[in-house]
Amino acid sequence: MLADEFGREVTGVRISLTDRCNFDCIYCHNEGLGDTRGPMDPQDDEMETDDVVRFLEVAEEFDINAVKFTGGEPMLRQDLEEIIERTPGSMEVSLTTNGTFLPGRAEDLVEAGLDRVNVSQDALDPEAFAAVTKSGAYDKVIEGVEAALAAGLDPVKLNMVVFEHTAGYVPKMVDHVAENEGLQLQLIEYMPELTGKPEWNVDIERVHDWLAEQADEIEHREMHDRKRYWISADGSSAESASEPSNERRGMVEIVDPVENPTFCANCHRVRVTHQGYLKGCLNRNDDLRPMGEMTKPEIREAFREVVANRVPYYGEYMVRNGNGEWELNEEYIGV
Ligand SMILES: Nc1nc2c(ncn2[C@@H]2O[C@H](COP(=O)(O)OP(=O)(O)OP(=O)(O)O)[C@@H](O)[C@H]2O)c(=O)[nH]1
Ligand SMILES: C[S@@+](CC[C@H](N)C(=O)[O-])C[C@H]1O[C@@H](n2cnc3c(N)ncnc32)[C@H](O)[C@@H]1O
Ligand code: SF4
Ligand code: SF4
Repeated sequence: MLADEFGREVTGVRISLTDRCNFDCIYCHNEGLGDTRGPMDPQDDEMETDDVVRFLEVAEEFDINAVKFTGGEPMLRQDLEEIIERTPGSMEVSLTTNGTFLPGRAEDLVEAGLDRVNVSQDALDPEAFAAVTKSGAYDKVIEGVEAALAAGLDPVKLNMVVFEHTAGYVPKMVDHVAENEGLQLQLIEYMPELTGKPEWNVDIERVHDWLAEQADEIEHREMHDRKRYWISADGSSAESASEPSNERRGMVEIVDPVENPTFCANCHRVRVTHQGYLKGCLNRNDDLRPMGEMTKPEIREAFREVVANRVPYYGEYMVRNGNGEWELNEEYIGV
């Protein structure tokens, strides 16, 4: 297993399969290079099926035990089932999707080897959902979540970005997952630097505080040191829950990477963009290794180099200047 000089072992890979999408979410960063969102038709800059598989076979040699497929909308790739089928069996396979294409395909994905799915669902009513996703199809997403549960995927995590447009819906979403078997909620801190709209920001600490009041148990997940709050469906809080109850409980996890050195210190994944560029950090594009026509030995070498150059983004790569603003730490410029 490879580790960087900060002692962070790399155990997972996160692969963007396309930057195309059928939605147009107002906050979207698209996980690619910049914000160029392509049309729906297949694009020739995307990795071929064989490229993805070749990379995964090399990753397996380095004991990578988990792969996350994302995008853009990864289910626009018609070869997703084949990619999953050809993913080394030692890896946990998960998918992050807007859910619209799960009806009719969820079972095939499970059969191919999909272990887990996260579905983006920012609200519980069609109007609020449309305000965020613009071209989004609310009914299809709800059907998609149901199709995932019916196909045996458990848990199905609902992803909700917490920002001005959605913050008011958090309590309703928390009740929703507490009441419904198989669902979990992932509240994602809004990343304003990716949209240029800092005015939409919501202080994620207030959400932590509110959840801590509701929760009857709080855990820390190893990945990114994320906090997980367990909340009873009956709404009982830590103070009122004097005895363990048999009520259903929902799990709410907070993903709060922004300006969070603890999150980066527990980051164990490298990334691959849809064009097949290997990189060590979501927020850095100065360490890109285009894998394009690389042979396996070349990919091995690129993998080693990217891991060796990994730097926790918040806290090391980015530092506060005298005015309290984040800027590049000169020590790391050019790594
Ligand atoms: N900055 C940063 N953001 C991340 C990282 N990993 C995930 N995120 C963000 O977290 C959000 C949720 O990611 P998902 O793809 O649903 O999955 P995940 O939470 O990473 O993984 P699981 O919980 O294991 O399914 C997305 O908005 C990602 O951009 C990371 O390493 N760094
Ligand atoms: C880019 S999408 C790709 C996968 C798929 N299309 C989906 O929406 O789930 C992955 C995740 O990034 C989140 N995301 C996009 N832009 C964001 C932003 N500005 N701040 C925080 N999270 C964001 C989305 O909500 C989604 O959960
Ligand atoms: S569905 Fe995902 S990729 Fe598409 S616009 Fe929304 S967040 Fe971005
Ligand atoms: S910002 Fe970079 S280093 Fe920090 S958690 Fe995300 S990918 Fe890892």
